[in-house]
Amino acid sequence: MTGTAGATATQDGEAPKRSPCSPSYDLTGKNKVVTVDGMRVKLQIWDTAGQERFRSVTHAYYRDAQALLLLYDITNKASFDNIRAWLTEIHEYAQRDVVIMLLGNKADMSSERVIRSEDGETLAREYGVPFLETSAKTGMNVELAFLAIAKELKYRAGQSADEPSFQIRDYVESQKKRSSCCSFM
Ligand SMILES: Nc1nc2c(ncn2[C@@H]2O[C@H](COP(=O)(O)OP(=O)(O)OP(=O)(O)O)[C@@H](O)[C@H]2O)c(=O)[nH]1
Repeated sequence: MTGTAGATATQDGEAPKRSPCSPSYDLTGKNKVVTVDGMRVKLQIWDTAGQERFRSVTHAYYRDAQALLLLYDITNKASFDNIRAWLTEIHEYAQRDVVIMLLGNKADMSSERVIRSEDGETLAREYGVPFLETSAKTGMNVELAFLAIAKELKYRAGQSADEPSFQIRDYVESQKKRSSCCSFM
């Protein structure tokens, strides 16, 4: 999956928001339940699934997303170069306070890597968003990405003066596995 994936969160048990997507397009929706500090948060996840060229369709569904995962492929420079265009689009069409996360996927394919981890980190820093390298094949950092999003959305929903602040970038930095880590290679 490269491009964008969006998520909206509800506390488990609530009806998820209806997707604004036209049913005539093949946008696959999946639910994922993440337990955050004992509370089950249901994420309704939508992948653009190759429909990026239908700009009006992608606008229609990330407009209402509470979180957007921007994915590139570390073995594909064009996918990395596209990220700036996605960020421009998001600034124009997404919710002002949308949670954005940058993911460099296929971290397991180190021999074919063309985008250095530092390049992803630099881009993420420039836009002030958290960054992780992931592998959908090995699962590296995948759960962490969803957990961090769920934690941020839960924190925002229940924000109160006496609650310690949650910083998604700090959380991700403290929890992430590096692609060079022996346990995943
Ligand atoms: N080795 C490896 N292969 C992956 C990884 N993620 C996806 N793939 C493979 O890459 C190919 C493309 O994956 P997709 O999820 O269809 O990629 P996409 O860019 O979203 O393509 P569309 O859905 O058509 O937009 C598939 O063969 C996946 O199995 C990964 O982390 N590691």
